Amino acid sequence: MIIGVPKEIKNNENRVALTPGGAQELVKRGHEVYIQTHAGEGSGFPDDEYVQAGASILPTIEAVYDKAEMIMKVKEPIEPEYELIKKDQLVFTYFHFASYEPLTHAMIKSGAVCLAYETVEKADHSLPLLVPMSEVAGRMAIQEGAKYLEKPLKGRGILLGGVPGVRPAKVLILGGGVVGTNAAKMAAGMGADVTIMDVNLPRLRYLDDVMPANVNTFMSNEYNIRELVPTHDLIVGAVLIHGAKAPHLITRDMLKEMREGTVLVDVAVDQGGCIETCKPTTHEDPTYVIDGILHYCVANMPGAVPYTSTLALTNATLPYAIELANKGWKKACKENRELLLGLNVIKGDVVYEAVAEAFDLPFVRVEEHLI
Ligand SMILES: NC(=O)C1=CN([C@@H]2O[C@H](COP(=O)(O)OP(=O)(O)OC[C@H]3O[C@@H](n4cnc5c(N)ncnc54)[C@H](O)[C@@H]3O)[C@@H](O)[C@H]2O)C=CC1
Ligand SMILES: CC(=O)C(=O)O
Ligand SMILES: [Mg+2]
Repeated sequence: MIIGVPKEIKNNENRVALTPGGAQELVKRGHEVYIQTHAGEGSGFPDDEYVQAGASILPTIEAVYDKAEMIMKVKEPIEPEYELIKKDQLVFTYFHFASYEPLTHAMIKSGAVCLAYETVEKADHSLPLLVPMSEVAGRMAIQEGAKYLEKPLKGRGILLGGVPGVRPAKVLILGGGVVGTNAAKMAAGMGADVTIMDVNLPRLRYLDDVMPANVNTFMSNEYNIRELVPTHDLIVGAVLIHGAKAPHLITRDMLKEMREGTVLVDVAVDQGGCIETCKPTTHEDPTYVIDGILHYCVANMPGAVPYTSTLALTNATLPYAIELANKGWKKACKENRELLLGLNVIKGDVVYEAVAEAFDLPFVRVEEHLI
């Protein structure tokens, strides 16, 4: 198969979808790999390392899209990329369709096959291609949150861990999945007073078992969230309903109950955000203030730490990319249900139910495209 890896063009997105080592694994199996020039530089991989691995370098993004049967990317295509995607081309990347209707319509119009990293799903319901970036974003949520709690950055001016004789900050984490667990570990390690909320009671039991003593768990419902928000300094949004738009757990009116300078980090922004006042921001301009409450809603948090993120992401994606390249998307998806669940849009049809529901679009069963 001919595989193309374009350079990411989203604001401050420094990740790349394939390392030289990954390119070598594909080339070894008889595939052709084309990398856009400088695509890997932000992650520490110059063009010549790809050439040594057996890949070829192309000078422009257009050349990569023109040539490739499978495009491997990191972030969802943004507007200038829509027109580059060809009919029948396989696009393997994050899409987060349910949060952005124009992207959904553009991909329907393209006639491409859109296989979304974030909905590839194992039998135990875990999301193997989201996990590594959720680990990064969960850990970063505390790093960023701690920074924006500083007064010069418009936060409350409270040190996460406190000091002897002064109480630590209080951190509330909505959602105890991968992002939530990683955020809790970091916050707890820094000495904060941490509460994790989730609707999944077995998950809360598990977290209660494995977390240190400065982490407590609490059932997530509107009543309980309202009770906690006025006393917390840093609130992390980390909920997910697979493939769907995130529910609004923090509503606009709750902001008035919070103390000025409270910091909200809505990691779930890529699925629309679980804070009603969340709107996507960039690493260049990551925050805004509403009613005295600081919001941080960067949709590609791991893009800021590409040396870690590119390796973590490609460790997870490569085995699936090899299977897609070896078998073609149809056979690979027929034989591997994890990949099948990644299919969101195929040749003009929405085949992922939560995406169809989000925009009231016709839903077509994926099996109809596998015949
Ligand atoms: N902004 C960014 O750069 C990044 C964003 N993300 C996003 O972070 C979000 C969370 O991802 P993961 O932790 O991997 O998902 P996950 O599936 O591991 O965890 C989500 C948790 O939310 C819980 N949940 C669902 N409804 C809830 C409710 N009403 N109240 C409380 N908890 C609820 C679930 O029970 C589950 O434990 C996703 O939207 C993901 O796409 C992930 C990586 C990077
Ligand atoms: C998952 C995601 O949105 C990211 O890694 O940017
Ligand atoms: Mg994102």
